Amino acid sequence: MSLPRSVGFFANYIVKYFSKRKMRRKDGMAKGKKRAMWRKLNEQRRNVMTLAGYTSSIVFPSFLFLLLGALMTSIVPSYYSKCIQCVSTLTTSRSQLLEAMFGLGITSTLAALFTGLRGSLFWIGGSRANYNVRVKLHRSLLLQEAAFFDMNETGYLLSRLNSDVNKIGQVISYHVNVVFRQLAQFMFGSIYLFKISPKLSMWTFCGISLVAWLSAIYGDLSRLLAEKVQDTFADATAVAETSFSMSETIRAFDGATLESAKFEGAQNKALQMEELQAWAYGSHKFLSDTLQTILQVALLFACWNVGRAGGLPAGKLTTFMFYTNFVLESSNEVGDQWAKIQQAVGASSSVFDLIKRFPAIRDPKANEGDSAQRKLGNGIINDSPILSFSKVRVDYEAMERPALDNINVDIFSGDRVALVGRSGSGKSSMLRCMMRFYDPSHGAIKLCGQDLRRITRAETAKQIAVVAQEPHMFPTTLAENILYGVEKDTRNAASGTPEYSRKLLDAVADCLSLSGLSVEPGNELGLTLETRIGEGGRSLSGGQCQRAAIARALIRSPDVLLLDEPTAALDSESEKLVVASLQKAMQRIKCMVMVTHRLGIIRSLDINRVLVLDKGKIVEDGHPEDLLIHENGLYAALAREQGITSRSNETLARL
Ligand SMILES: Nc1ncnc2c1ncn2[C@@H]1O[C@H](COP(=O)(O)OP(=O)(O)OP(=O)(O)O)[C@@H](O)[C@H]1O
Repeated sequence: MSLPRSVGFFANYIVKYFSKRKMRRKDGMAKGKKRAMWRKLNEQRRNVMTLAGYTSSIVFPSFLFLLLGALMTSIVPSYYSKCIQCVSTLTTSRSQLLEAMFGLGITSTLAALFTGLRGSLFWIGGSRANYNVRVKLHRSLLLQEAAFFDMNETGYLLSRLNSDVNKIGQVISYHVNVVFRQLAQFMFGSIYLFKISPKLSMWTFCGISLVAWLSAIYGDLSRLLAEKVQDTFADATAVAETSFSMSETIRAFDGATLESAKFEGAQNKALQMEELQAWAYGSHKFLSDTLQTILQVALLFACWNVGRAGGLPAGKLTTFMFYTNFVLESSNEVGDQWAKIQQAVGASSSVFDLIKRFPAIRDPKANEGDSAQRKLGNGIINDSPILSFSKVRVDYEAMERPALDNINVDIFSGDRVALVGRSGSGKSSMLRCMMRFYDPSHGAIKLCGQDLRRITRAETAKQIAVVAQEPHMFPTTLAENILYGVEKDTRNAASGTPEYSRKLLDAVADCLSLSGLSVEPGNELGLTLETRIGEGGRSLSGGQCQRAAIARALIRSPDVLLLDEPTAALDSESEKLVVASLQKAMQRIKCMVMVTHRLGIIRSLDINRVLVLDKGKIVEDGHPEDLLIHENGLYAALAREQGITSRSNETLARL
């Protein structure tokens, strides 16, 4: 955008801002809004104290040195003017001059000492607040339910975690520090002014209120603009994050130009808002500086008048002018920093909201959880189901019809279940509900007789393990990946890396060998437990990654193994290897539930039960060979589409 257009855009924005402000006043909303603003500020103060851990141990010394520093700084001009008077009037004695210079030296040195201490303490306070807020926000985000991540893009959340949190620390270490310092200086300076001449001081404060009014308007405008800037930045970061995470697809479809244009569009919105901020700052600076100059000139004139009338001696008038400048500078700085605090309030409110957000899916309260765990720990009674769905209905916010509707099913020890159905029938939703990524809107899902909502996430993760279609691996060693979430033996204090016992490492090697990934010396792939498998497990092939994921599931000795299309992304050779490792794995677990489109795997894995889903309902439930006989059934139809027929038909065909 050219500069004249940028100015035009700003002028247009200002006209709109003032007309909205006028309307708000007419509607009598301004007062309510102001009250709301103070409430918000107060709430932010509480948030900073509690969530950012800005505690009295750091607040008290910071403000003590701030007050002492401001007091000393406000005494300096009186000694300074005394020195000037001594130097300019030749009648003063040497001792009077030395006394004034000594006073100036002492107050200036103390002011510098307290200012330094204040600066360091506010800086430390700001850094600690950043640290606390960032850690709490990260933890709170990780605890949110799956649906939260459906609605909030990763880039948006990263922007909150980085740039918004930075603003909070900056406010404490700099803006709050400056505002309070200047306020204190303003108060001490005002006392001096009133002491010298109450009448002239009244005139001075009339002028200052005008400057303060201007600053208040600028503060309000800044806050509105800052909220918009933060939102536009969060959107731009979300676009960038998506473009990085989809980089391969973008390259494959030659979408770099398109993605770059999207990012530029999002950045452009942010830039427009920033330019508005810049023009608003410039206009405010011009108006308030001009007003101050007019005020100073008017005061000089008033002082001249008072002096001519013999009201005040020349020395006092000089000191009065020094303090007028001092007070004016402080009030100006308060206005500037107040606007910045308002900006930060806008930016930080969403951060605190996110920290305080209660996840819709969370662990039960301690007493409920305990009882659930006790019962789970008792083990499974033979004829009771391990997993049971009763009248389960699942609704997604973005969907009009339920994804799962009135699901009633019990899964027992020894069951090897395949969930099949056409695309969108609800198979993955059933699996996700078993892991409690989503809660049913009606009905209940029980694990060993306990409602999943009454079992902690830690307990569920011990009982249920999952192997995803494309398992994600962390950029760490193979052993760390397999033992992820399993209790670590110790952590090396210096490097922070986990140190495992021989027993645990042997168990890992055993699970890996069972899943067909040997780490024995001289193995074909040259794998060891210490091999770093790179970001997303990139140094392993799809099949090897899948086998590592099976080992990761097995190390927990779960009761239930959930598989989400475990061979969908594999070639036939890798599929055979994964099927072989799953066969072995299933000997170690009580029951297995697998989502699959490929019906061939049902025979290779000796699946003994198939649940067929259609539009969120279970329409068939039985042994796969029995279902194949019902030629009009959905399962038989799906099997026919894949060239699979019932065993009896195959025998007949051979005869
Ligand atoms: N997070 C979500 N938000 C909104 N709707 C969703 C979400 N996940 C799934 N759905 C919708 O719920 C329905 C069931 O989806 P689900 O993924 O469970 O089906 P599926 O049988 O596993 O499909 P596929 O075989 O294609 O993976 C679909 O209509 C889908 O669009």
